[in-house]
Amino acid sequence: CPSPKVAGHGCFGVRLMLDPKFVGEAMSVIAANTNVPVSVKCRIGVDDHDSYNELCDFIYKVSSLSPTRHFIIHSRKALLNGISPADNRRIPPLKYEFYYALLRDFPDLTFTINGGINSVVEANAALREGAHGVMVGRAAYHYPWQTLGHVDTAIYGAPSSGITRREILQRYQEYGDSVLGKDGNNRPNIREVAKPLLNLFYSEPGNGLWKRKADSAFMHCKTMKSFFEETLVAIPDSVLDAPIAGGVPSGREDLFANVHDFLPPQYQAREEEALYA
Ligand SMILES: Cc1cc2nc3c(=O)[nH]c(=O)nc-3n(C[C@H](O)[C@H](O)[C@H](O)COP(=O)(O)O)c2cc1C
Repeated sequence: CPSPKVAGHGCFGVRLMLDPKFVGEAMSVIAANTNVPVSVKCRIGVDDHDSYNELCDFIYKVSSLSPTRHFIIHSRKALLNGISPADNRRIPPLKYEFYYALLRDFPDLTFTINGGINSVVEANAALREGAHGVMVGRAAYHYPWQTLGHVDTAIYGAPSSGITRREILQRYQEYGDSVLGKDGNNRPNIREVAKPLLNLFYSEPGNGLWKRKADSAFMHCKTMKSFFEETLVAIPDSVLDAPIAGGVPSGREDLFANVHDFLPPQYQAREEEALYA
């Protein structure tokens, strides 16, 4: 995270990439205190520490010092010069060739690609070039129905489930009501539990009214059931009961075209780095 609130404090967020030894040691402690596999999400560099070799040194040290075997690579560097977090997700250019070079140079590790991948078409394009996995951030959040609705069929080859948003919300209601207030002090609250749903009707009739109703329902609703009773009247039945549209949405099929022609030179761990092995 490049946010000044986080990285600005000097020892959190993306600034940690400048101290791979510390990250390796921290990951070691984290891994020793959990039963699940641990992973690191990082950028490809920070400010002018943006060479492919420096990225490799980071991966090499962290994976040598800790059991971390999985890295999620947001394939642009971060700028710590005070630009907003949103600009930091837009301005530094994406360098997918660094990601694909990591697959070549660290064959024993797992890498998930992230950054600027906006549809299942583009996720499949990344997988075709050899990506181990794909993380989609903003597209999934801003257009969940359009982006995620096609994942099972287009990525995993499952038959279309024909599920509707009404059915999804019924299941979400059960889940939401089972977690509300569980952490104590009324947390998570309705707003926190319902937030991931707010873009579910993006570009559909009733979307604006549903969001306004949601804003006012956050003030007093105590259950997801009452939240939905109060807000879903904004959405026509034809929208609530429509299954995901058949065709896969468009995307840039050629997003990773020729990426393998532009890979940086192979990584050679320097002697100093080799000490970590
Ligand atoms: C509102 C928002 C909050 C985010 N918070 C985090 C976070 O806490 N940790 C993290 O690693 N990335 C965070 N990200 C970054 C995303 O995980 C992702 O790396 C980034 O958006 C690029 O992927 P995309 O182009 O698919 O969105 C956040 C992104 C957004 C838009």
